Amino acid sequence: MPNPESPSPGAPLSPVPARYDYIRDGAAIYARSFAIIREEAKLDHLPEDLRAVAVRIIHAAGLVETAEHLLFSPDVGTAARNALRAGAPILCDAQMVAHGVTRARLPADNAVICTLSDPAVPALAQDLATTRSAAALELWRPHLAGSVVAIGNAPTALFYLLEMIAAGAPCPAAILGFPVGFVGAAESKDALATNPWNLPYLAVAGRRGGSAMAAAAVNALASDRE
Ligand SMILES: C/C1=C2N=C(/C=C3N=C(/C(C)=C4\N[C@@](C)([C@@H]5N=C1[C@](C)(CCC(=O)O)[C@H]5CC(=O)O)[C@@](C)(CC(=O)O)[C@@H]4CCC(=O)O)[C@@](C)(CC(=O)O)[C@@H]\3CCC(=O)O)C(C)(C)[C@@H]/2CCC(=O)O
Repeated sequence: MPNPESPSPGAPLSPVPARYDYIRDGAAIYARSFAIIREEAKLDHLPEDLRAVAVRIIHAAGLVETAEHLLFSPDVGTAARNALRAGAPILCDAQMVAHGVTRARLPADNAVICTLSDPAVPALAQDLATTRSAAALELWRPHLAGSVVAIGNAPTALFYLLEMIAAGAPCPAAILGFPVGFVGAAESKDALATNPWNLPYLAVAGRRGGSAMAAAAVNALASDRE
């Protein structure tokens, strides 16, 4: 029996305002967001040159507590900024990371490279008995020396990068490690943070991560303007 007080199907439950009250100016939204993050996030334990990077990573995920879970080598800010200014390519594990990099922020019109969709990758993955994300790194070899690596999705890509370096591949200038999820993400970032080659790194510990965080880290390191 229909409730006589219920609105008829399709009728709005409450009147819809003609105009909602929200900020419409993009720059004002960013400024307000960053002000809220600086008010709420604990940043004091971070080196001065990573605080703006942390703010942008937090902004990408909406998680202020991320600041407390950042893993980093003290030299990563300088290493990544210097490499980017010198024109280093940015090597991304996923197209989502590559697409998130704001080209206008890049100091040297840096190449942004993601090899995941290369037609050679599925066969490589089969030969190497691994994921496409990991196998795609085989195509990074000519670009690896002095690059900035941004991993935002695949734990297997971060593990494979460390295995390539252990086997003698050239070292990147800095590794931004933000693989996400429940299988291998925490472990791959622990491996990065304890790498025996003193590779400069920035990562977020545990299951947290994602392409947006990785792209945000690149964007922050590429340009100091908010
Ligand atoms: C196991 C995988 C995981 N993927 C996750 C999260 C997301 N992945 C998205 C998309 C669209 C893609 N993921 C692939 C990279 C794909 N994902 C995997 C793999 C099976 C293995 C990676 C690994 O474990 O290291 C991987 C395929 C592979 O063989 O490498 C993707 C290539 C799959 C595809 O579309 O073919 C694709 C990447 C596309 C790109 O280039 O950008 C999601 C958007 C899925 C969704 O929600 O629909 C999401 C994005 C997360 C992000 O921020 O990047 C996990 C959670 C990382 C998961 C691994 C761990 C787990 O706990 O399951």
